[in-house]
Amino acid sequence: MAGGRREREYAMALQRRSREAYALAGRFEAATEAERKVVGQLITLTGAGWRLLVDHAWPATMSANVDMILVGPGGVFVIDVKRGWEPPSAADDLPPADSEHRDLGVAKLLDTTRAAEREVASLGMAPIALRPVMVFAEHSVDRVVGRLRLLGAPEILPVLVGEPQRLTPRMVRAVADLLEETFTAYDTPSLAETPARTPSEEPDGALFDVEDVERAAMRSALSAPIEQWMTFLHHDQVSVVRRDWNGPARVGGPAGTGKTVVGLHRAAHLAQRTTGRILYVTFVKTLPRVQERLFQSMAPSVPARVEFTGLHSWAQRFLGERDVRLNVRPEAAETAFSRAWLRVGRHSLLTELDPSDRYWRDEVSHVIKGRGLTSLAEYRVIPRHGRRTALQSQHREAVWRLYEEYERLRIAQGVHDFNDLLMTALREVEREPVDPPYTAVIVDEVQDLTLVGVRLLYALVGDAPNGLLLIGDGQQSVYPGGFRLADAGISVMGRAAVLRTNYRNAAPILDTALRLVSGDPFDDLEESSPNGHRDVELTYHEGRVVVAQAADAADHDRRLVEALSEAGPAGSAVLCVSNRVGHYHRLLTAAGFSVLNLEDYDGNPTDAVKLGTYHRAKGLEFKNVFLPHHDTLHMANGHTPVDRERAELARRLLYVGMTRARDHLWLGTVVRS
Ligand SMILES: Nc1ncnc2c1ncn2[C@@H]1O[C@H](COP(=O)(O)OP(=O)(O)OP(=O)(O)O)[C@@H](O)[C@H]1O
Repeated sequence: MAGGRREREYAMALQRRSREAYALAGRFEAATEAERKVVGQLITLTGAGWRLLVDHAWPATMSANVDMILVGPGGVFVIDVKRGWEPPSAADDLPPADSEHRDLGVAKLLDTTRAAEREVASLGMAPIALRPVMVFAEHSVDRVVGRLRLLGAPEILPVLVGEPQRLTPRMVRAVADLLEETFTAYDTPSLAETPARTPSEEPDGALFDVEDVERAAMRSALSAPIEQWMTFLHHDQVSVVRRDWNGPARVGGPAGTGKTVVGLHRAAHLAQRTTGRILYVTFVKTLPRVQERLFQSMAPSVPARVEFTGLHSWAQRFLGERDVRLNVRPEAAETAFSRAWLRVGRHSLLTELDPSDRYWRDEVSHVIKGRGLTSLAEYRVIPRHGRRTALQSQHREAVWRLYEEYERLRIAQGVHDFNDLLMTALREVEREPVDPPYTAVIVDEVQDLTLVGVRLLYALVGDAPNGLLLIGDGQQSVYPGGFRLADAGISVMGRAAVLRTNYRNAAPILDTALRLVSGDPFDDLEESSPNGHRDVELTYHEGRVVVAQAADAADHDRRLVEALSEAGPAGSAVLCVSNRVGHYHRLLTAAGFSVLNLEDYDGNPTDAVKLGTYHRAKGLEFKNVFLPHHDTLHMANGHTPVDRERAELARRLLYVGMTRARDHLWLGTVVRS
């Protein structure tokens, strides 16, 4: 692939300055020719916006310092140059403490990288933006081993130039200034702004291949954009990403406060420091695709050891590998429940509390099966967090009969539900641990998992240091039947962090959303919060909430189409309840929009309007969010505890929908005269 004109000019400009750089490299007298060419290449970059720090003592091999630190558009590179060393073979794993490689100075290189990381963390820079690099001056090599990048002399410049651009020139200056202040034992060789006349001393052959550099510049230009959060974080976020935890930990915080961002950085951080597998798991089926795509743009050079998956898909795959076959058929299981309700529920005393089978289906699914209860005795005494109805003993007995009938019918039909899937996976992990084991499990949107789901993930890593990280927000919980982490035997004492700066929503949007739930208590895995008030700091950006009051349903839909046309489909999502998705699909298609179901969305920019349910939109965000008939969800509290619980759940769902909007939230309603 040839480069574009700009990339060719860039490579040529570097080439023009390379002889001058080579001459400047000569001041490090003791360097061999090969080393001098390496440092010559790096000095060349200083003519193109990079900054270089070189250890005063370099190239003395006994120096306590790492040879160089380079700062440029691609990030910070801590570099050790090796002379007379063969690069370790591909079969070698090069763990930092490996005595065989101790002489290579791996530990020194990693220590210096960590020291630099500590410094730049004060600017909010994330560890992913710093890379330790070992350059083998007389060889050709390009390998990633753990956190290290091993490069040969011919590879160094193309690799550095080919990195996606993370830092603007201003950021390069700020980061380099800070590092120069800290690393005082370093020189800062740099080409002058204007080229000097051609130096007399010339290298024997070119320092680098111009076409390679041109191709690399093209690669950099074509790489997915590195958004600011992929490099710079809030101090609270960096500290969570870098922290060493000696057991399970948890990160909470209201919507849009960068919890997922922290999770992704944490995954990259751990992937670079360990050799084991890392599981990044969430309840929502579609989210892993979006998260994986973000992760790949953010951390393109991190080894592919982070597995993004939905919890149920993971369990299904895991059981498949163990030859445990389940017949998971949610619809058939639903039918079994409906039949059970007709037989033992419909005329029971449960209907005094709530006549609809839905409430009791949730009780069976989330409280009894979701918590893995196996006896009425257990069910009689457990606190039902988040459920507002107080059940007397006779009610619990009636629910238990319903559960048993459901199980009988389900088993007779030979089908399983999702709870069976997770419970079977848990038993299987307990019977024989996963091999090879996971080093870390990061759980996003943990508030939507059942207790059995959390126990399953906990069973994968137990209390291992930096093993389990639970990320979530109880206020966004859209399923009933909460639990406490203690119920899973998990303690996060002293290992919990809360994020408070909202980066996503414009102020009017967040205000509207928070007002909706501010009176509602919610459960947050460790305790109940007495009301929905949260401390949230806003990052200022413009935005608006539009409430469209229509005369009737037809008028409502016409306004929706108008508003969507005005906002443009590309950044827009329409969210609704599940039985309205078909209607809006037809409406939008008839209005000439192309429509992408959220089931098929992977986070890539698209010209289509995204359409899906509130549940499917969890964890996602869009520039414009349209919530047609939003108030059909928002039910009044009613008189019974069941009504109140239902209304709270509905408000939380609407809160989730509203907080998906960055700049523009459209709320459709029909005003009856
Ligand atoms: N340090 C940061 N700088 C700039 N933008 C940030 C930063 N942290 C997060 N963001 C942005 O804020 C938005 C919300 O982040 P994220 O999705 O991680 O929040 P969340 O807390 O997981 O949200 P939710 O709970 O609502 O799903 C994203 O657009 C993200 O890119």
